[in-house]
Amino acid sequence: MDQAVMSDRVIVNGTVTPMTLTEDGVLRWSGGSQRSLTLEKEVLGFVVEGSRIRIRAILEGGGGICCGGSTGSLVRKDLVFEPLSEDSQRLWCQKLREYIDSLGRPKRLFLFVNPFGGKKIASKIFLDEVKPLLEDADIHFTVQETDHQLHAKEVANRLDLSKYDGIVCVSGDGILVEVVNGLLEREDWSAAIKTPLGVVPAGTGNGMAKSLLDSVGEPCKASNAVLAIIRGHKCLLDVATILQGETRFYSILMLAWGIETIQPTIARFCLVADIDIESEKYRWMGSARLDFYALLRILDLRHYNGRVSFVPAPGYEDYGEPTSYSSNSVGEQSIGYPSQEQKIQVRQHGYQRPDVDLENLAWRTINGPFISVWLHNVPWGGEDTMAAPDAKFSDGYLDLIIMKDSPRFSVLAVMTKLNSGDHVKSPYVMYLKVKAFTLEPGPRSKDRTKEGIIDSDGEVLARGKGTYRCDQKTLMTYNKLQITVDQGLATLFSPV
Ligand SMILES: Nc1ncnc2c1ncn2[C@@H]1O[C@H](COP(=O)(O)OP(=O)(O)OP(=O)(O)O)[C@@H](O)[C@H]1O
Repeated sequence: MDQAVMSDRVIVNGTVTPMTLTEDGVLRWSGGSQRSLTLEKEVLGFVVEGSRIRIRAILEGGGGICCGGSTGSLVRKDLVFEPLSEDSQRLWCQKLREYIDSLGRPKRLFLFVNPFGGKKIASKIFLDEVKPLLEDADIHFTVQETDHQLHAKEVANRLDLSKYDGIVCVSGDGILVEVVNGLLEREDWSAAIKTPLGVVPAGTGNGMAKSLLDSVGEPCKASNAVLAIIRGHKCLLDVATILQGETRFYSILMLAWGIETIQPTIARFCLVADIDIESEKYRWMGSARLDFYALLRILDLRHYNGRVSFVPAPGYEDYGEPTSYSSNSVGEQSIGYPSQEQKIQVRQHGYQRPDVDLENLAWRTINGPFISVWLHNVPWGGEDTMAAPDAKFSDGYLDLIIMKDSPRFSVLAVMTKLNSGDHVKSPYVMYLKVKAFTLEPGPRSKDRTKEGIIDSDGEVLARGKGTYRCDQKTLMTYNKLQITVDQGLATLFSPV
């Protein structure tokens, strides 16, 4: 057993018992049977109550000493013990504090809460599940409710980051993406983007929270996410720069073009507006409407002309045909040059894009028609959609999932496997990793007057002709886009 840092007799539940804190951070005592708490994993914090010390812990599963409310698969528990003298109490407090402080946990957090995300319960989640745990962990926090679109981006862009050890989004993925974009548009972006970012699932699309928690086999629940943030472990996250002309969007989750609607979860990421509106006439069916419409859409599958080019990761060089990088593709004079309106957004400051010599890379290309083209940075696109089972947070690559022409039943079969990630095993699905990527979206192959929609991180990035709300302004146009990846540019609070 590790050496004792502190050992003394204390009173637990009215019984005098030996208690020991060992240098590996395990607190042991006996009270009938031997009990223990691992400070790093299970202890949120502690408080002095008169002659007693109350240790606030959170454990997996049930049972225990004296329970607070259950938080999903995690259960709040307190251990209350009474040292036999004031000196002993002071020493216990000192040793516990020293150990907890050595863990590098955040002490001050800035929180965004989006009251309008998802089922509009983020404020309740904050009050019921986030606030109590942060208070137990003695973390000081400042809360900002978002009151309009891009509010989180604006705040992240000017926040005094020296006051915080991290930024936490109690929201869906949308607010987290806004924060990343806000940080990268700062003058001090290279320091700002190192700020650890946390996400507590409270939106419709909780792909990042699901990806983080699922990677360690934990459920995508608010309490698990908060605990990961409190523990303060971090991991790096690749950031993709989507570039068209001089317009940029920094993506941390995914880009989707093509198939719109097969599952409501997919619909959310691709063309939610489209399916909602186009399925309106089936409203009498209730919630089955979206699935029914999705089925109809499989029977009348849309194919899009176009072309994708990419720099494959090592081991994926067999996909596509060799091509060279065309430099006029996404810059001045390009087919993707932004409108006058978009030029206003051109920035001279902030992060630009990854420093890669694209022309000297080995590009390959695949021509359409396509049913769908997805690019994913993390495995889960939403809580039910494991779009890219092999995606890694910071491998420096994006996972490319392409579906070209395939029998309708195969498309249906592929889509029903999205929950497990088994769709990538279908012979009709190409699944590879890429370092850089260009998309040249075209019209539908059967109706050239109609184009598609390009979506990134849950927001519509570009709407083509003939799509729902095609007159609405989007950040980019339905033209060529270039995507490059910066390995491990951002930092996330992670469960391990
Ligand atoms: N007060 C507000 N009113 C309207 N929109 C808002 C408000 N605050 C934030 N938003 C916008 O809500 C969007 C979605 O936010 P969030 O990340 O919480 O959820 P999501 O899962 O991505 O999407 P969904 O809205 O489908 O739940 C963001 O793009 C953000 O700009």
